[in-house]
Amino acid sequence: MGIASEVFGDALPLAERYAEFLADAGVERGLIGPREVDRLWERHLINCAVVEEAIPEGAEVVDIGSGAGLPGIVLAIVRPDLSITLLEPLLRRTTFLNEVVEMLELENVEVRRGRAEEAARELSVDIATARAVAPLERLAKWALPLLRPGGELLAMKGERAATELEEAQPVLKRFGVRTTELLQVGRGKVEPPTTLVRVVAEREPRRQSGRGRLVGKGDAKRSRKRSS
Ligand SMILES: C[S@@+](CC[C@H](N)C(=O)[O-])C[C@H]1O[C@@H](n2cnc3c(N)ncnc32)[C@H](O)[C@@H]1O
Repeated sequence: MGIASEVFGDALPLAERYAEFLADAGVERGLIGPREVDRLWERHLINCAVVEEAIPEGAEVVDIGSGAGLPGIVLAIVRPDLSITLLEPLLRRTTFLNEVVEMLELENVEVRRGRAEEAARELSVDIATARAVAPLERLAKWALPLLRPGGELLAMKGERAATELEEAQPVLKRFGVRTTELLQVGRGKVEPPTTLVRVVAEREPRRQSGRGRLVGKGDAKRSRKRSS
């Protein structure tokens, strides 16, 4: 438990209660496999907590496809300065998430039931996180519209990170993305370190012609005017 107390610090008791709830209700309700219980800390809690290394102070974060709260709940525990929205379409899972938020009295978390591809009108955040939700190509399509200009998608990916980044190039190009990076967080805390694909949303969406053109707010107003 040495690394866990190093990673969670004063928040370790909260992380322990969350781990117990995952091992108990999480397994019972099929949100986490029974075989995961023995490796909850290393493979889930610590692996997710170290993502905080890549998140700036006070950021607004959406965790896409949060499931049982990974990495969103863990980030909320380890970084009370963050405001975190857990975005999850399945009622069974949002119910679980709401119970966790209440049990741990997390004041920096909002649970929202919905699909990422339908959330762009309601959400505009600094950071989008996701673990085990969709290939980067699809994830980028969902996440980029949820980000403020200059915001970042931090996708937790394993060995296929570089391949997924390569495969996502056409989509990233369509969104005018110029900055991407593979980074490792949690060195010396978790083995192997957690691999993140970082995708930065452009400050000014570049206008594109033809199919898939990005429409800025001004464009939407103009086209509404034209049709009235
Ligand atoms: C394999 S689980 C991973 C859950 C959690 N992130 C983790 O690592 O344990 C994938 C999650 O993505 C959610 N999901 C699927 N499609 C989604 C979408 N379009 N928008 C947001 N979440 C979605 C699912 O309901 C599910 O909870």
